Formats: sequence, C-alpha cells, structure tokens
Amino acid sequence: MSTFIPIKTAEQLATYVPQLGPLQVRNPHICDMKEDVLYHIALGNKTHDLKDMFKDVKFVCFGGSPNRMQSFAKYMIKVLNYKLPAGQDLCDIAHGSDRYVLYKVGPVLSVSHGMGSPSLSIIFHEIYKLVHHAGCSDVVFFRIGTSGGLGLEPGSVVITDEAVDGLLRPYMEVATLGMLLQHPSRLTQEVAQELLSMADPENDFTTIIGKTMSTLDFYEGQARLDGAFCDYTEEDKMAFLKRIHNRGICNIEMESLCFAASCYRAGIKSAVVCVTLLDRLKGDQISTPHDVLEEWQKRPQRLIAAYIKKHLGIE
Ligand SMILES: O=P(O)(O)O[C@H]1O[C@H](CO)[C@@H](O)[C@H]1O
Ligand SMILES: O=c1cc[nH]c(=O)[nH]1
Repeated sequence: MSTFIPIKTAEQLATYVPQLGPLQVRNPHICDMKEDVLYHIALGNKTHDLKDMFKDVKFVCFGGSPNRMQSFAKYMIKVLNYKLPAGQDLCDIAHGSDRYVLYKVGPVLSVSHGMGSPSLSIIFHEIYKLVHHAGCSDVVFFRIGTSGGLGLEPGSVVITDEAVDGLLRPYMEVATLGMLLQHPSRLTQEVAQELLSMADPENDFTTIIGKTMSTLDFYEGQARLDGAFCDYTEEDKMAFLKRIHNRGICNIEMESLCFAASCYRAGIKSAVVCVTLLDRLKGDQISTPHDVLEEWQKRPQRLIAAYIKKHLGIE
C-alpha cells in the first residue's frame, strides 16, 4: 500500500484551540453512540453515573507505574487534607480491569499509563472521554514520570517545554487508515513556567525546563548498550547522545510525545515533569538503591502537588 504524509496546515492547527467551558471530545461519533464503554478502566456512561462520580475533577495526573500513582493519591489526601467518606478507604476505581489504576482524591485523578505511547494513548482516550462525560471544565493534565538525564546530576527534575521523537521531530507520527498523520506535540508553556517558578530554592537538586526526547523503546531506542540486542558501538552511542544533548535534549523517556500531542489535540492544558534516574552520558544501568529511587520519584509529585494546592487556593 502506498502512503502519503499529510502535514497539518496552519489553518488546521488553528482548530487546536484551548477548550473553554465543559470539555468536549473532538469526535462527532461519540454523541451518536448509545453507550460508551471505557473498557480498560471498567467504566461506562450507561453503567456508571460519571457526572456524579467525576464532575468536580480539575487535575488529572498520569504516571507509568500503578504503585506510584497510588502513592501519589495517598500523598494528595495528605496535601489537600482530604477526608475520605466515612468508612471508606482509598480505592482503585478501575479495579474491574487490571490494565490501569485510577484513584480520585477530590478534584484530583491519579491514573497509571503503563510504559510507552501505545499504552498511554489507550488510557488517554478513555480518561479524556471520562472527563467529557462527567462535564468537567478547565481541566489540567500532568505526566509525573521518570527519565534518563543528559549531563544532569541524577535526581534532577526536568519540566518539559518541548517533546520530540527519536528523530528530534516535535510531532507524533501515527499510522491511521494507511496514512501517516503527524500530530504536533505542544505543551502549555505558561504551566511549565509556573511550575518552574514554584520549585523550592532550598531543594538540594536542580529543577530545569528543557526538551525531552520520547522514544519507542528503553534499550536500543535510547542508545543503550545493555539490551538483548545492540548493533552499534559505544562510540556510536556516545556520538548520538552528545549530539542530541548539544541540540538541547535534557532527558529521555517514553511517553511525553504522545502525552503532549494528545493534550494539544484535545485542547487541554498540560505539563510533563520527570525526575532523572541516571546521567546517560555516564552509563546505561539504573543501579541506584530502590529507596533512593523512591525518594527521587516524589520530587515531581511534590511540584505538581504545590501547583494543585496553589490553584485550589490552599495555603
Ligand atoms: O516512570 P514512567 O512514568 O513509567 O516513565 C519512564 O519509565 C519507563 C521505563 O522504565 C518508561 O515508561 C519511561 O517513560
Ligand atoms: O533511562 C531511562 C530512565 C527512565 N525511563 C526511561 O525511559 N529511560
């Protein structure tokens, strides 16, 4: 089959405007459907009263690991001094499916997205439709992640200003109906700047804004030498990492491109904040003790929590 690559024109891009008022899904078919089953989170707009369950949601926080997103939900309970309904524990609302976890703490959703763009893309579709069915408005989406840094002390925090793919292209290319569609990946610069301004100057780690490379794989996709396959030399690897570092890439992970492209397409304000677990200019393996990694993973969480508190007017 032949392919062609339609590049979106400026006029088409202009339709990607921020959403004001209740969030609308940009899919005309949804309103014609008798029922919308959100299969991977075991919810649906006929089986559940999504308005009643989720109408107050204002912040949706995504992260790869189910445990991290449970810890984040517990952390938000403390930060917001949130009282769970009497006799209830924090529960995984998506427990009817074992694909993702979903927790709600007042206006905050904490959702796992698994690893890589395909996994993130599926949960993004369903969460976006969920907040639409619930009638939510002025929602901000965050990705709270981990990454490999370039020339940064491990444990540093990177707020992404631009997500690019493994070829340094600022769009996500998706095969759709036999065509390659390019979805621009744009994050909300004001949110990134505001997050940066909220980084505590007393921190013993740096927080910076920079470009993030988002790859399709952890090993060869990120120029590692320690995967099961490797057809390049250490010199090739270092030349590549130094080249992308010189082109402004601060860190490498696997979902920021899809996340940024999906939020931009949806007209949803968004930010990506990742801690770096190692300096990729110095190695490939993550051998830092687990308890230290756990502590580092809390750094992006604290920044997002501070943003949420500020925007809820909580001192
Ligand atoms: O820590 P999370 O959010 O999963 O992000 C990073 O970690 C995973 C790889 O170990 C990839 O998903 C990558 O993007
Ligand atoms: O090097 C790393 C570390 C975390 N996540 C990644 O994708 N890469």
